[in-house]
Amino acid sequence: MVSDRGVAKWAFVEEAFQKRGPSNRRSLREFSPEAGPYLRQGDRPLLDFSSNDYLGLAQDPRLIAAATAAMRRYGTGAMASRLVCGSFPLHQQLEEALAAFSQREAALLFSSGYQANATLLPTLFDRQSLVLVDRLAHNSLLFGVQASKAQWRRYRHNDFDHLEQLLQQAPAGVRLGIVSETVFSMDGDRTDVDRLADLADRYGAILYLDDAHALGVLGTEGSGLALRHPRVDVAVGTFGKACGSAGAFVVASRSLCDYWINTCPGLIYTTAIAPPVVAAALAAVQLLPELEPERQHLQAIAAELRQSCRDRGWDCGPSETQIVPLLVGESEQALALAQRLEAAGILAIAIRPPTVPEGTARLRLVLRSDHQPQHLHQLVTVLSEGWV
Ligand SMILES: Cc1ncc(COP(=O)(O)O)c(C=O)c1O
Repeated sequence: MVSDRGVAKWAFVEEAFQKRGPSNRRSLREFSPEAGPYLRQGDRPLLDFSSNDYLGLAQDPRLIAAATAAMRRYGTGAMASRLVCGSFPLHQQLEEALAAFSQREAALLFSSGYQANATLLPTLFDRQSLVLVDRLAHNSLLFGVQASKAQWRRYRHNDFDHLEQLLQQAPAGVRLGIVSETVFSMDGDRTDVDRLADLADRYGAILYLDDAHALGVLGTEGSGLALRHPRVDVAVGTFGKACGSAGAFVVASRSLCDYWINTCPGLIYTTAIAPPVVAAALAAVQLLPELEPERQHLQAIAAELRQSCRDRGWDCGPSETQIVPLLVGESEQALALAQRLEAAGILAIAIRPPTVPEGTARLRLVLRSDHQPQHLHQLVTVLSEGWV
């Protein structure tokens, strides 16, 4: 409907769809978890190569028991912001466990990784800052940097020479930041945290790293690549991936955490995480050190998948972790391949622009510690038949 002012109120919605084109239009589908590495869609079990449940903890009886006990004790909701009356002993206990696990002075919980990045970064940078962000950093990091109103530039992915050039060009007196993921969510490669820390030290930059896809999977006791790194100023972890729960946290100095309790809107103006979710996350963090065999299996099976793909001439990009992209090119091709896999009982979701750069649509194959060689065989066999 067009108003008297000649404005079609909702035209922008249709325009957005048109701009995106049919092959990049998204819709929601429903899945439910099954035993083992399977998800159910309707009445069909699908072999899961798409969730981020790297260690299979989302269905773990120990997490379920912890969540159930917390729900009995504290109820289903935290009822208020942490700063009002929503801070329970359980939240405190998880923060203490996270600080100890990360060998840091302090930790703070957030409702999600997106919320943490989107609201922490604007407390660190302002108009007088210059923030350098890896070209492939997660949308939440970019969102936070943009919300800070800082000047920002993207450095070429993992290109530390380019990053240094940009640091050298920074005007005198600005506050500098370096922002990256440690394991890149869509490519499965890692950054070199030592190199970033060297540059941050040399140029006096704040180093902010998102360890979402490394936590639980890489590093000593599954502590990721940034959380325990003594020269990373601010490290974020999430519970929605290897920790089988939901929510996120930041680790840093005590004084920074105190600063955020007073300044970070994503902590102040939001209801605290629900007790069952906190308890599941706590159980996961307590379990992580003993999951070394699962981590080793995960890396071994990921290496096996990469090898099988590369032997067949398929492009897995720079993957070196449990995330193995299969680069296909155009969205239509990626969708067609995902559909073919699904028809054969395998779930491998196509990831398309704008989530990934144009021309790099892919299947993001995600390994889990309960995948066995026969699952890889099944995947590779169907891919061999379906991909010319
Ligand atoms: C690197 C990275 N950071 C943050 C997030 C967001 O975390 P959450 O799902 O807890 O909002 C994601 C994806 O979910 C991610 O891949």
